[in-house]
Amino acid sequence: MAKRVAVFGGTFDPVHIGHLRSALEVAQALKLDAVRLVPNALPPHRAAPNVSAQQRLQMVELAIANEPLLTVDARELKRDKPSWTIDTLISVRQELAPHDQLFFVLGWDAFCGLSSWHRWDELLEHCHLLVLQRPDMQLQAPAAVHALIDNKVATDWQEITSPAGSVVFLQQTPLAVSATQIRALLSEGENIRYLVPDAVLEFIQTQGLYRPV
Ligand SMILES: Nc1ncnc2c1ncn2[C@@H]1O[C@H](COP(=O)(O)OP(=O)(O)OP(=O)(O)O)[C@@H](O)[C@H]1O
Ligand SMILES: O=C(O)c1ccc[n+]([C@@H]2O[C@H](COP(=O)([O-])O)[C@@H](O)[C@H]2O)c1
Repeated sequence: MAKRVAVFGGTFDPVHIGHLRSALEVAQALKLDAVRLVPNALPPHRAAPNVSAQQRLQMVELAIANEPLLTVDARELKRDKPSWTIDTLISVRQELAPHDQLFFVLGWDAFCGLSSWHRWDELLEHCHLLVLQRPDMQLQAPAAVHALIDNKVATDWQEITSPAGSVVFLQQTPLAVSATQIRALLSEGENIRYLVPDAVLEFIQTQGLYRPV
C-alpha cells in the first residue's frame, strides 16, 4: 500500500500556533501518521535570521514534543547550500517507494512566491503541493503560478492517486499569526504568551532571543 508523507518547510523564526495547528490539521485531514516539520538552515529567499538554525530547530522540537502527529526533520541543517526545497524533496523521495505520495505543505503567501523558487517548475515532479489558507493574505497568485497549477488542482486530496503532481487547497482553522508579528512584539518587550507553546516561550526567554535592542 502506498505511504503518504507530508513535509512542512519553514524558517520557523520562531515556530508558532499558526504553523502547529495547521500541521496538525493537515495530519488529521489526510489521515497521516505524521507531518514532518523541516526547518531551513539557510533560507534561500530572505536575509539570514538572527536566531541560528540550531535554535530554530530546537524550538520546533520543543513545540512538538507532546504531539505524536508532528515530527521534526533536520535534514536541511546538514546541507551547506541554500535550503532549496527541490533538494529536500529529492532527498525525501529517495527514502520512499516510487508509488508513495509526497505532499509539500506551504501557506498561501509562500505559494504566491513559488515562481521565484529554485527549479520551481520541477517541484511537482516530486510532490503534491498542499496549500494552506492564511486569513491575512489577500495576495493574488501571479500568472506564472496559475500557469503551473493549470489542470493540476484537485478539489479533494482523496481523488489523488499519483505519487506527485497535484495542487490541493486546504481550509484549515484560520489563525492570523506570523513570526514577523511575534518578533516585533518581542522586540518591543511585549508578552507573546499563547502565540507560541509555553516551552517555546520559555526557550526564547532563557536564551534571550528577539530581545529589545
Ligand atoms: N498563520 C499561518 N497559517 C497558515 N500557514 C502559515 C501561517 N504562518 C506561516 N504559515 C506558513 O508556514 C510556512 C513557514 O512559514 P514561516 O516560518 O516563514 O512563518 P511566518 O509566520 O510566515 O514567518 P515570517 O513572518 O517571518 O515570514 C510558510 O509556508 C507559511 O506560509
Ligand atoms: O527552494 C526555494 O527556492 C525556496 C524559496 C523560498 C522558500 N522556500 C521554502 O519554503 C518554505 C517556506 O518559506 P518561509 O520563508 O515562508 O519560511 C521553507 O521551507 C523555505 O525553505 C524555498
